[in-house]
Amino acid sequence: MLWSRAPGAQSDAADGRATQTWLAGWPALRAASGTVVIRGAVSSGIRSKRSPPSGRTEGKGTEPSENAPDRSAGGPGTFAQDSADTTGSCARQHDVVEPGPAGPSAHGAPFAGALRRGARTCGTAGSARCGRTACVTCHAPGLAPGVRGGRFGAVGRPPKMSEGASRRPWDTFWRRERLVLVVSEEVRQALATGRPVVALESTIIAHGLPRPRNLQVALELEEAVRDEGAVPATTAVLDGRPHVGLRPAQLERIAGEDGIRKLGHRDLPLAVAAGASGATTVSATALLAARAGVRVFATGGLGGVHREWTVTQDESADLGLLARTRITVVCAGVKSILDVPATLQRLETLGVAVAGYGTSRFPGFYLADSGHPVDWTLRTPDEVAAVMRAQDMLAGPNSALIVAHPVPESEQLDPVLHARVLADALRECDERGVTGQAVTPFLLDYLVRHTDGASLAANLAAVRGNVRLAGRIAAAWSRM
Ligand SMILES: O=c1[nH]cc([C@@H]2O[C@H](COP(=O)(O)O)[C@@H](O)[C@H]2O)c(=O)[nH]1
Ligand SMILES: [Mn+2]
Repeated sequence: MLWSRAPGAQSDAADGRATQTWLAGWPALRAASGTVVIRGAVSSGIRSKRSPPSGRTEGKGTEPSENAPDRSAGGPGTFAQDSADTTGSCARQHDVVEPGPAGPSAHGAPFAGALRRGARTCGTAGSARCGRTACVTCHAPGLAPGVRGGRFGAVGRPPKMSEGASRRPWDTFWRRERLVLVVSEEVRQALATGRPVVALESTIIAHGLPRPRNLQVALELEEAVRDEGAVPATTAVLDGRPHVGLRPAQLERIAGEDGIRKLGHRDLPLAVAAGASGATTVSATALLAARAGVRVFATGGLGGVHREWTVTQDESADLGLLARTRITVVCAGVKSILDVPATLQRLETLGVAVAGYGTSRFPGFYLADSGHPVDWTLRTPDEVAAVMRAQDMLAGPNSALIVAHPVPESEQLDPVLHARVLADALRECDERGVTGQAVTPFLLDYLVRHTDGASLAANLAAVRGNVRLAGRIAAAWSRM
């Protein structure tokens, strides 16, 4: 069984170095046909349970620019080597990998190059005030500035895989540099020029809203971000390739295709290796967005601690990921189907900053007020941006900032109806034995069906408001 990766291979053929952008750090071969064959993963038989057979050639031949490394912007997977004007720009010194001859090198490596340490000034525009820039080369989460490249221990060809311990430096090199992320042209341009970008998740589209309304909503949310002068970056995995920024046809796939999985961050490597397609939850979106250099993210309601946690231990992976990802999430609190006070407690334990936006009450997703207070209130996008800057300046753990933005009271779900239908939904969920990833979509769907769509209206009102606010926060951040 071979897995073909035709879209990537197309651009690989056009530019030997383009392969760097998204081939993961595993042994890869490029067949003469231009098809990328993944070894190792193939023999291990990783397959997606629900996704259609891989090899689908979505956007075939139309994406070379998305796959090509952005050498001018310090984009993902870049070995940026242009001599950018560094005035008012990031002055960090990067290692440079000089590309070898185009085409695959020995040992299946798609590229052989030589490392020159500190040979290039970053030069990303607007990055002079480091710590709040879109420069992923300098500021990829999890990488201390300047660390990039510091672990390289070898120059020259990658050693043979059989060379055991001596291959480690190149191993590290591969893992670090072969990012699998596909950042859309529009998003990359925006990041490179310091324009505001808002990440949007796709689980709400694929699994949180009924069809065909979901596609309409996906497009509408992107439009709302644009109305605020920001660029939307909807995130999803298509045929094993994580995307930050989707074209309309790709959004359509997420909204309408059968077999689109729900991917938390732990599922990403599995989906990538299996060539699967899936919608990203808050945790997976936050991870990918941050990797791409996107700092602001909007969703409906976060996942959290489920009721009956003592029995099921069901706590969304959103919380743990937000504890170690530097991103600002605008949300209407956590979904009210959850144990809200337990979730707030968990966020405190994990050290995730939470602030109400224009309110001292923690919002309740469908409801403007969950019945629980928040310790901090922010009132303007500039105030939010100031907190983001303070986070960076303090240089504590790479945790998120949750901006809890309530649905307007006039658009919330009737609290009495909410309480009644939610109780029924939880009972039904229990009786049917729904567990794991299926719980949240089940409950959301139950509420839509048993409130005559009123929960959907409240959900949409909340998401819309969040997306708009996120656009304004991203704009304030880009002015910082
Ligand atoms: O308005 C919504 N917000 C958020 C979600 C999704 O629900 C996920 C949580 O799922 P779980 O509880 O299985 O972690 C969130 O990460 C998010 O993707 C949704 O469907 N609808
Ligand atoms: Mn769960």
